[in-house]
Amino acid sequence: MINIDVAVAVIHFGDQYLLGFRNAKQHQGNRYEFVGGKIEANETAKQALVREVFEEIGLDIAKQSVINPLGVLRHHYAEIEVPSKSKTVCLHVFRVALSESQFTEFAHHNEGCEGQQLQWVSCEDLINNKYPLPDANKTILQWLKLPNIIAITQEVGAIKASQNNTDLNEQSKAKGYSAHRPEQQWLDYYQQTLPEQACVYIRLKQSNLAQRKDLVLALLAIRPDIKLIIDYELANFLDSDTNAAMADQIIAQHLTQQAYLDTEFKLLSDLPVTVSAHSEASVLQANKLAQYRLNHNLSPVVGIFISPVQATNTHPEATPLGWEGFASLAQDSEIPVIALGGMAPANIGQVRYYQGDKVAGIGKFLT
Ligand SMILES: Nc1nc2c([nH]c(=O)n2[C@@H]2O[C@H](COP(=O)(O)OP(=O)(O)OP(=O)(O)O)[C@@H](O)[C@H]2O)c(=O)[nH]1
Repeated sequence: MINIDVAVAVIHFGDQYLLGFRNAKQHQGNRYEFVGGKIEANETAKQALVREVFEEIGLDIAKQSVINPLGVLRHHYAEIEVPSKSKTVCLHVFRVALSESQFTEFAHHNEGCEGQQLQWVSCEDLINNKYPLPDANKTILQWLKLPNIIAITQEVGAIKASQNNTDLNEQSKAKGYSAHRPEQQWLDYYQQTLPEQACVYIRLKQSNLAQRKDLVLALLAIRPDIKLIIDYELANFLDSDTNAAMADQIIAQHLTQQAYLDTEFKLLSDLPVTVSAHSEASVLQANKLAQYRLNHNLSPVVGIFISPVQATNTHPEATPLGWEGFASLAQDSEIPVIALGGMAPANIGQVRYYQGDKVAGIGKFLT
């Protein structure tokens, strides 16, 4: 059996992603691919990445580009006819964001150094599977599907009446909520303050399942543009009970650190998974969960919230990791890392510099 480590470069400039085309004779041939190749002995994954990109397309990403890890995934390619050719690849996947000048210089290239076809494609087409890729890449596409900016809700009781515009939404009123109920205030507040097309993690630890269900369905009804991450218990509860349009808006189920240390990975809903972690032990446990789900063909773990990066008003008791502490946990993660704690959307550049990939937060993520 063959085992190989491969460095994979998800090269992009904004919404445009670069794909190569594997020739028919190659493993997983006649499919598109991200630029990359085998990691040689005595080389780190990142060194191999820089070398492979230069060899394959002549671009020096050590200069100007921002490189951050997305994740690591192991995939077994079984060759039924010639079992000795079966191989397990371990893909070390990096996001490579080109600078504007690199993109301007490179955008017109449609052929790589080895004569392979190159093509820029939109993120939407890529994640919607318009370009056939090697089988292992389906998880990378799921990683990319999770938005880069994620808002997190506050508890119902934390939304004060004074924060609200008292103009009640007619649809919410029809649901029977009165203007004075905290649930209605919560709904009004998020109806008005969530940015358009926002991705929102509904964190409601103090509401019971029935209350969470009512709030999520009411929010989806008044904000059909948003996408939600909900807790895994609610995901199971809603699975059989949600109409298709609303189900499309729910993109992931979340497991807290405590839940995945305890539950031995039992998840009923087949939604992709996000997790939270605050320590090295939980990052390593999350990696195990991610690999377990890959091995068993279960929906993948697509993001890990690592917190608190900095001090926050919402969790004054927690000791912040600081950027270096965050980077050290992020380096251990085999799942795209979401920075949380004292963050604003504008911190995304800094997050990527410190090995994370996405950014999440509460107050500064609202309009
Ligand atoms: N470059 C690249 N390889 C990938 C991707 N996804 C994926 O599963 N792989 C696998 O990772 C391995 C990459 O090896 P490679 O490109 O260096 O080598 P190869 O098998 O194509 O040919 P070679 O042995 O002649 O170099 C292949 O088995 C390929 O199927 C991807 O997006 N990009």
